[in-house]
Parts: sequence; C-alpha cells; structure tokens
Amino acid sequence: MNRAESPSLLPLELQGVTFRHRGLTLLEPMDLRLERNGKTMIMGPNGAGKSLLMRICHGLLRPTSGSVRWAGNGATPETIRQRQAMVFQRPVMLRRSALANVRYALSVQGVPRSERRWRADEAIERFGLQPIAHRPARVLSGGEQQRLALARAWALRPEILFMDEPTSALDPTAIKAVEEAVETFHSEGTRIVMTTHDLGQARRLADDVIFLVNGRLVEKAPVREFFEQPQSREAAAFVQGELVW
Ligand SMILES: Nc1ncnc2c1ncn2[C@@H]1O[C@H](COP(=O)(O)OP(=O)(O)OP(=O)(O)O)[C@@H](O)[C@H]1O
Repeated sequence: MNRAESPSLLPLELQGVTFRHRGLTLLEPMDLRLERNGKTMIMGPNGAGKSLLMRICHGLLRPTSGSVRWAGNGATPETIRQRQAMVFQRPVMLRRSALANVRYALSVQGVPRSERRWRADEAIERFGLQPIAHRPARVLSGGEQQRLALARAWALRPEILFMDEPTSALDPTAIKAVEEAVETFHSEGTRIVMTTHDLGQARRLADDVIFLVNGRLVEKAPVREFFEQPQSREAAAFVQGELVW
C-alpha cells in the first residue's frame, strides 16, 4: 500500500518507559509523545541516554518497564517495523555494491521485485550516487557511506526516520549533504527524530528539542524556547556550551 493511502503510524507515545541494566537505571521513567510532523532533536551530554531512547523508540531495544505505543496501538508489528528507518553514526553496509545494498533493504521490507529495481535506481540518483553505484559499499568513504545510508532509508519511504549522530564523523561538505537530506525527508512528509551534539545544527534543523541528562528527560521544548529561554539549570548551562553531569 502507498504511504499516503494507509493510516499513520504516529503519534508515538512512551509511557513510563525505563531502561535498567545490571542494577543501574540508565533511563528513568519517561513519558513522551511524538506527533505526526516535525523534526525533533534529542540532545544532552555524553552518556545521557539519547541513543538508548532512540533505540527503544525504533524497537531495537525493549524497555525494562513502560510501554511504547504507535498509533494508539492501532498498528501491526509488521507495519511498525516496515514504516520506520534508522541511520547510524557509522552506517552498516553489506558486502555488496552500493546499489545492491539499497535493493536488499527494499526486499527485506517486502517490496515486490518489479518495484525494487526502479526504486533503488531512483534513490541512487536522488542522492547523486550514480558514479559509485556499482562500487562495493564497504570501501566507500565515511561521507559516501552516510549518503548511501540516507538513499537506502529514502528508498523505503519511511514515515519516521531515526538518525543517531549522523554527522559526527563527517567533514563540512558531507554534513551539509546530510542536513539537506533531512530537509528532503521532512518536506516529503517523513517525521524526523535525530540526536546531535552540534548546537548550531540543532538550531538550523530542529522544530523542537528533547533534552536528557543522566537518563532523565529534563526538557522538551520548541527549539527557540530551548535555546533562548531554557527552563532548567542544566539546559541553560548546556546551551552555553558548559558541560552538565
Ligand atoms: N544496550 C545497552 N545495554 C546496556 N547499557 C547500555 C546499552 N546501550 C547503552 N548503554 C549505556 O547506557 C548509558 C547511556 O548510553 P547512550 O549511548 O544512550 O548515551 P548517549 O546520550 O547517546 O551518549 P553519547 O552522546 O556519548 O553518544 C551509557 O552508560 C551506556 O554505557
């Protein structure tokens, strides 16, 4: 089914979500609701639990307690899995060509064979990857691999895209390409949830910010409010570039 014709996966609602490991509480009870549109940046110091939170939302990790609900529990596990994508700081590529990596992702998502070819070609073209489409994905540079990861995600037409520090290992040109890709996804209706340590990038891209410290959700605010009138002592220090623990 076409995304436009099917009911939305969103909102995403977390209720009382915690994550504990070996007696340590890494995420304290957390309530969160992500609406259908927008670009949310998850921010906070190292070890705050940003990646954990994102992995729990995406379904890669199970919370210790609490619930993660999509569309008010109105979506099947298969739909939930198929309608989201995630891009990591270091992309995971299979030992095959760039193009074949995109086609493979489409086959895993259950896209019919007849569609896979043109949808993969379209994604490769859209992200300017034609010159390297037939090179082995694993020998591409970090920036090229990240572009390929974005093309692969785009081919899947996700309703929501999670990105975990997608630009932290990239040079300024590659960072710009990723930021443009974020705007492309957004303009085509994909919900964006992203972690970043780059305050400037958050100001440029975010609609709202979720701010974590030590596994606690300290603030959730529109981006301007977060940077100009932070409500908490920790967020005020963070936007000044001071480390908070
Ligand atoms: N799968 C896991 N199982 C157990 N502990 C984990 C797991 N993933 C992360 N942790 C721990 O949870 C804490 C938070 O980690 P997380 O990666 O979420 O932080 P972060 O805010 O993304 O940090 P950074 O900015 O450094 O990437 C860390 O102490 C980490 O060691």
